[in-house]
Amino acid sequence: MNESRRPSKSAGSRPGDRSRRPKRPQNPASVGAVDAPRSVARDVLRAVRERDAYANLVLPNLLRERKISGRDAALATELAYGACRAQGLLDAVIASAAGRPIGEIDGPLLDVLRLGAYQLLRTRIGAHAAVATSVDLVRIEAGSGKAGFVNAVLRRVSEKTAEQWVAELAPDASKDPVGHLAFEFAHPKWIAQAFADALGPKAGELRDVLAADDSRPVVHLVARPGEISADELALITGGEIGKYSPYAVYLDGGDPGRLEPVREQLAGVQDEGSQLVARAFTLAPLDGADDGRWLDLCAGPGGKAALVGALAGIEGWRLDAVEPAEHRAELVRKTTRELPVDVHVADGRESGLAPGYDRVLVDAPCTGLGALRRRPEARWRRTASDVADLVRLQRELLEAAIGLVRPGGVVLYSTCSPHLSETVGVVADAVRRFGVTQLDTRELLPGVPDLGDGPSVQLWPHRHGTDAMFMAALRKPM
Ligand SMILES: C[S@@+](CC[C@H](N)C(=O)[O-])C[C@H]1O[C@@H](n2cnc3c(N)ncnc32)[C@H](O)[C@@H]1O
Repeated sequence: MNESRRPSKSAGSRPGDRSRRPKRPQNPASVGAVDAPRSVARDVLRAVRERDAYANLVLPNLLRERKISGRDAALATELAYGACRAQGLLDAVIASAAGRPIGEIDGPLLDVLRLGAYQLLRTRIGAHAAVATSVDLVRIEAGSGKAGFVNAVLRRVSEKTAEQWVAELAPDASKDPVGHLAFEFAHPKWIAQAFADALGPKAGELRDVLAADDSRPVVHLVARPGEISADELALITGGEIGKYSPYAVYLDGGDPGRLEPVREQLAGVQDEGSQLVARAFTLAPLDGADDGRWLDLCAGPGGKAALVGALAGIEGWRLDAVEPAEHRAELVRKTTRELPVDVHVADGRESGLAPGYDRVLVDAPCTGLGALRRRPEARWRRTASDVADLVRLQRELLEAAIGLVRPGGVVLYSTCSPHLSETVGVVADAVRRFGVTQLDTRELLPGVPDLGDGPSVQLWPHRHGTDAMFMAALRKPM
């Protein structure tokens, strides 16, 4: 197909749409300057594909290096993260349009095809701009032949709307409703099934969860207690006060790392669900007095340790924080600088710490299925076979925590995954094996609606606007 032919369809324009700019020169050296946002997005997709990079670590560095800000940075972010999130759906459409399996398409071309298909199917960027800019990216790097292939495939993609592609390629909704929704909202089916299982009788909400999980998340800030209030933080940042955590502020966009309260560690970036976990940990009723011996057994990178440490500091107490990975322990040290937190580099299963803690937090390593909104590429990396090993580790960590807490003390077990094996399965095992009592965890989240039948709590993005955090408070018998 002749690469100079352009699709005529135009789906309107939006900020960042380059379709009305003069035709760019074809000098390779100038591409960064001409279409910087798309080349950044392409480079993020490439880093994710080639070296298993995390998109949310690569992108900010590229934006800084290439001095891209404002609307261009917003466009690069939307394209890079969006194409990562939607990868499964985009690949099915690209394979159909190309008439060959994805595995037979060169990696660098696939990156650009994903970027182009994302613009065509999931943004209001005009088809002409989406295709032309993709073709340019390939022509400059790989020559006209390959650019012609990309042009042909994207033109075919542009011939149907996203809804039409879903109708054509998704599993039949009447025979496989979960598979259909998973395809439509670009989730692997096993993850959609895990959400449906966790919703249980409310599985009818699956469409809403997947839709919420598939959209751009609001940035949540935490106002560090004793340093700044949520009111003050909202005033300084122009954000909105959070609904449920007394420390939460919502931001609509921008780079929170540039905000002064964040740079000065008066505030941090933390999902409101995680804030609620940290708060529930401090609120759980003990049998007997609280002497302020608190432990965070899985602390890295330190988000909850910072909030708990700030609350402990107000009472004059200290927090021990355990993390086995040295580089993550270093992050905990940085995040909790100037707070009464002692960091220990150790495996939580054999920490060597003396038992007798009043409270132990086990914010366990998990599949992270509840935080996929904030980790764009994660849903396509995780596999169902990851679950069993993680569950084993979670059980062992919970067992160690129960060994470290004093009789009458509380262990708060949490995951950023709603997968039943990682949540109620691990808790039921501990109740059976160690005789701990489950407290009604809903009471530790005052003012938060829709918490189900208890005693554990499962938060959801579509209900609470938070990550799908799970938590269960367990008291050790006296
Ligand atoms: C879900 S993250 C914790 C997040 C953290 N609480 C926060 O709010 O920032 C789980 C952490 O557990 C750590 N981890 C993995 N294996 C561990 C083990 N055997 N003992 C203790 N921590 C472990 C991981 O390195 C990771 O930093």
